[in-house]
Amino acid sequence: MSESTIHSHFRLGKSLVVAIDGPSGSGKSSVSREAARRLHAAYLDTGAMYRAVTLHCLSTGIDLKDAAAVEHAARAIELYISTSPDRELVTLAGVDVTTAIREPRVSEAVSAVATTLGARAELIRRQRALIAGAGHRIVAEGRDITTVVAPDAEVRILLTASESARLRRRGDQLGGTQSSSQLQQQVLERDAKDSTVVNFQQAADGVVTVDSSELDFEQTVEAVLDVVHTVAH
Ligand SMILES: Nc1ncnc2c1ncn2[C@@H]1O[C@H](COP(=O)(O)OP(=O)(O)O)[C@@H](O)[C@H]1O
Ligand SMILES: Nc1ccn([C@H]2C[C@H](O)[C@@H](COP(=O)(O)OP(=O)(O)O)O2)c(=O)n1
Repeated sequence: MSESTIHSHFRLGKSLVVAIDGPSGSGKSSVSREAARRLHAAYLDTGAMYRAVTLHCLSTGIDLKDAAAVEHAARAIELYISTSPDRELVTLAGVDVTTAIREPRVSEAVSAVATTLGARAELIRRQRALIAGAGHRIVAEGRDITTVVAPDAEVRILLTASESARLRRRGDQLGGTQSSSQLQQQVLERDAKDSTVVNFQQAADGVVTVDSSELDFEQTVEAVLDVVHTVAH
C-alpha cells in the first residue's frame, strides 16, 4: 500500500495506537520505528526504558537482586525518552545514555529489572503517560504492550522470527563482536527469563502474528502496515 493510501485511511488527529510485541531480534524496534514514520505517528521503545533503569542500577551500584532497591530506582530516576521516530534519544538525569543502554553488559543484566514486578508497574505507568502524551497516535513496542500496557490499542501485533534469524540479525547488528554463546545468552536466555513474567511467545486473543523469518526489512514493514490497514480501518 502506498503512503498516500495509508494517509487517506488514517486521518491525523484520530486515535491510532499500534501495539507490537515480540522476542529479542524479531525486528520490533527497527520495524516499529519505520512504520511510525510512514504513519506520521510517534514511536515508543519500551525496552529502552527497562535498559535505562538497568544502566542506572549498574552505574550506581544498586544490587539488581534487591527488588525493593530496583523498584525504588525505577520510581526515582529522571528518565527521558524521545517519542519521535526520527530522533533516538534517552537521557538519565539529563545525561545522554542512548548508546550506553545498548551495551552487552546491559543486555545481559536487563532481565533482572524486567522480572522485578514493582519496577514493571512503574514503567508501565510511565509508558501509558507517554502514549497519552503523544495524543494516542503512536507505535509502541515491547513485550507486554498488546496485553498489559495498551490492551485496547486499535492494532495489536506479535512480531516473530525463527531463533536462527533472530540470532543472525542480532549478531550482524553488533558488528560480529559477540561469540555465538554470548549471542545465545543475550537473545535466547534473556527471552527465557523474561517469559517468566510476560507472555510474548504466543499471540493473545485478537493479536495478529507477523512472522518475519522469511521477510526482509522492507517486506516486514509492509506486512505490519497491511495489518494496520486491515485491522484499524
Ligand atoms: N525482516 C528483517 N530482515 C532482516 N533484518 C531485519 C529484519 N527486521 C529487522 N532486521 C534487523 O535485525 C536487527 C534487529 O532488529 P531490532 O529491530 O533491533 O529487533 P528487536 O527490537 O526485536 O530486538 C536490526 O539490525 C534490524 O535492522
Ligand atoms: N515492554 C517491555 C519491553 C522490554 N522488556 C524487557 C525485556 C528485554 O529483556 C529488555 C530489553 O528490551 P529490548 O526491546 O530493548 O530488547 P531487544 O531489543 O529485543 O534486545 O526489556 C519488558 O520486559 N517489557
